[in-house]
Amino acid sequence: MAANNSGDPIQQQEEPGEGGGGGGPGVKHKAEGATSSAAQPSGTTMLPRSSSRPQLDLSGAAIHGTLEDRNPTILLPNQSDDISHLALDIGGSLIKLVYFSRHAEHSTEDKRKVSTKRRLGLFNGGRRSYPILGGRLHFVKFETGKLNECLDFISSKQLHRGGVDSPSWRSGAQPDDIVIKATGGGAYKYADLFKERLGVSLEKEDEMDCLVAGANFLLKAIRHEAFTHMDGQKEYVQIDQNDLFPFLLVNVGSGVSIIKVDGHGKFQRVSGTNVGGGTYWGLGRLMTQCKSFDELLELSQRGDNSTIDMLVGDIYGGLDYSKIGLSASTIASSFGKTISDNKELSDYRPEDISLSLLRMISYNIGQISYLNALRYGLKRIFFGGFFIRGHAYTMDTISFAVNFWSKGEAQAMFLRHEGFLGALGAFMSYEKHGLDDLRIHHLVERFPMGAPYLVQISWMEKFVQKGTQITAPVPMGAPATTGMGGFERPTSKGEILRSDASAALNVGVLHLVPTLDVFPLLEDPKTYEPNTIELDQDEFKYWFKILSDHSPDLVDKAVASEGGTDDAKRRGDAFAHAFSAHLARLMEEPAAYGKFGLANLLELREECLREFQFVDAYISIKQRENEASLAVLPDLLMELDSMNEIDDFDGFKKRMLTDKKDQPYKRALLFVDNSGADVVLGMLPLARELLRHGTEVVLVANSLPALNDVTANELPEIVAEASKHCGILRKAAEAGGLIVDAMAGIQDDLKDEPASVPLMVVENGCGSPCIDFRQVSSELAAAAKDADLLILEGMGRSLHTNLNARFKCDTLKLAMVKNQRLAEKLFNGNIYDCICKFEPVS
Ligand SMILES: Nc1ncnc2c1ncn2[C@@H]1O[C@H](COP(=O)(O)OP(=O)(O)O)[C@@H](O)[C@H]1O
Ligand SMILES: CC(C)(COP(=O)(O)O)[C@@H](O)C(=O)NCCC(=O)O
Ligand SMILES: [Mn+2]
Repeated sequence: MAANNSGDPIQQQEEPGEGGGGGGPGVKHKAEGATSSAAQPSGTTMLPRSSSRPQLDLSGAAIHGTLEDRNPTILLPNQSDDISHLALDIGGSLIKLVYFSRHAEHSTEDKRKVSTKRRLGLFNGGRRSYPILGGRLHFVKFETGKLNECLDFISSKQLHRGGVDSPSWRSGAQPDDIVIKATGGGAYKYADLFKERLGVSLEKEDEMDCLVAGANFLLKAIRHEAFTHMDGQKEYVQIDQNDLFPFLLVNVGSGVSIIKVDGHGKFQRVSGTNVGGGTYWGLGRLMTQCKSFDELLELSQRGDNSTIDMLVGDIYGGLDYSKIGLSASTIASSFGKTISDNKELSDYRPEDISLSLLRMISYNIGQISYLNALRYGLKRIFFGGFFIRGHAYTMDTISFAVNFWSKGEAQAMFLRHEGFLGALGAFMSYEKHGLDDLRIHHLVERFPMGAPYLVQISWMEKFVQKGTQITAPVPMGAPATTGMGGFERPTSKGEILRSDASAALNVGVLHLVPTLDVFPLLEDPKTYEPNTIELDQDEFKYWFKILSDHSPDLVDKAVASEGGTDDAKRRGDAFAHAFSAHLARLMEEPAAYGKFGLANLLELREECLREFQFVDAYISIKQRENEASLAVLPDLLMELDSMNEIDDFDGFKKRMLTDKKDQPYKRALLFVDNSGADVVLGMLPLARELLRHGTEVVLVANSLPALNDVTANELPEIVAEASKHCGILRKAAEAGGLIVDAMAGIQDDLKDEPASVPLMVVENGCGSPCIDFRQVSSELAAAAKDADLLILEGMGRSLHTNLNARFKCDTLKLAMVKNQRLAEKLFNGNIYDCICKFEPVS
């Protein structure tokens, strides 16, 4: 009875089958009567609290657990789910905003969940048990010169009052006492303006403190935050937390701060330079008449600096100065050539000026950074600040300088949230939001598009426009520059500078999902990699085509799932734009969003659907297939019962039926896949066999819909229906608390049968066709503790991801390979071959 995938809507060769990546569901908390009062009732434990607003409602707060616990759970029973925090970094050039929003959904704890949680020892009486709030961290920036736009944005989203849904907003509270954390010089300079325009006070946080806190947080909590960039190649670096300090942090904003970081809150600003981002942008603007920073940067990409810079060869008559290791093409003196020419500024190409400037400043920063690293014996230098702007050539130039001067001893690294260090640090300084308790597995990064426009009525129209802009990026050739020997030319080729609108795509929204856990049965979480095949450019091209080709069909389904209304059609269009913009972005640079595998790509598609409010595109297809399959289930069960044994899975069969026939598995986790025949005629009969052998069965299903995958919410009803045809399933489902209400009214003709082992359902924490075992629901993590058999079924969970994953217990991986290329690549096989991998632990 191998995995039956016939219910999958994606059956042809040129289709993705299942895929996706670990992802988190919305955090589900009960919305409890929120009050805006923050009074501490006597007798409750006092918590440190910020005087700043928006605040968490701490009334009734209590430490949950023993006082000896290092990180005791904090219950905030009266906290509304909608709270937001906002923090600002108002720099010389840009204002950076970081704000937090709660997930909108308020889920109820259904009977299935309550009974499963009780069984798994997770039940807590319906009270929130997480020390941190689930929600999202958003990153936005504005030009400091356009402060008004920033104030309008804050005001339109009511961020200073804790979001439009916050209690203070609803109760019409005056914002007089609202305090927002802010860092950067503008926290001082613009304090009055904020008071005047928004009625809020800015609570100043030290800029260096914030930069360090932000960098430390990112390096601790985000999986692919840091990367190297050499010769056009970006490589993500996984930082070992035990081997992070000391490092040099170089923040290249308007000016440059150079900080030696020794630990959390332990640092010293060792140097700085006034030649920084403001210098490049300021001088560049004066000399080229550019209207924006991006325009200036884009010019540099077509520049040739040898018309402006004086090279060693210019001085030495075309010769190298080899005695001191300088080749003829090394820049001897930036802008030096302009002294001897009898030319005016207008005689030089703006492109060449921009490139000369960029190289001059980047090399200078690289060199000063290196000298400071040398001074303190530091090997790692992290560069932040918006001067970097994710620009390959800038990073290559800085890396080259560090590498050249240190003779390879020191390494330049860059941060994906480069310009947001200070703002994040200011955000961290709210005393109790629990952010510092976050671990890597609590954070899921998503790349929504259109989110900034959600507040606007016409956001969709704007989005469609923007989407088109983003998909038509400005191509860039490699600059023909000079500088062999001393400074060899950095080689970022084919680089594209995206408009600022799409630059926002480089940093996603961070979803904080405190219910996520590492799957406890992973053999080695440190080396675990969910993706089976790396998505290099070639592989990406293939999947790009498949996903693009499938997109119209998916849009049709999604629109139909929402009744085909005009609104659904508009959202369908917007989804198609957004998704193709993401694909186009990834096509240029597969590593644009961090290390990205097929699982992430497929999950991105699901996320994109959700972004445009398509809750479950396959809902009616799933229902139809479930019904059709349930109708033939009795015949199948009869046929199976007339057979001697389940058909052969070789090793598995041997384990089940021969070697340890008398020692059944204690608990099996069955990771189910598609609705319809797959789950009804495949996995349920398999579950039934296991139950018959005395094995507890936990069906593990998606938390959120993805393609036609069955969800944990849908399963109890399917199981209840199937149970009508089968006593084993019924007894087990009753024992597992799965059918209480659903079965009411059906006469009990099985009273005399022996008590059954339970059949349960848990959600996996994902909304994707794949699974990343580093981030699963706490419910699944709890169920895993007593499990001694895992069954991963379907392409997404056992092929695209986890084919090579090793677990601490016996594992069976089942899938039909519904893709010719994959079948050839992985097994030298053919489309529709089935795989059955049994991996017993020795
Ligand atoms: N859209 C932009 N507008 C202005 N400057 C930008 C932009 N994008 C990148 N930059 C560069 O980033 C620098 C500002 O970096 P940032 O880290 O925000 O510093 P600051 O805190 O001083 O504003 C600018 O001086 C400029 O070199
Ligand atoms: C004064 C600053 C800390 C302000 O930060 P910024 O707005 O540039 O991010 C920074 O510009 C700086 O460190 N300038 C360099 C001054 C020096 O050490 O020479
Ligand atoms: Mn700054």
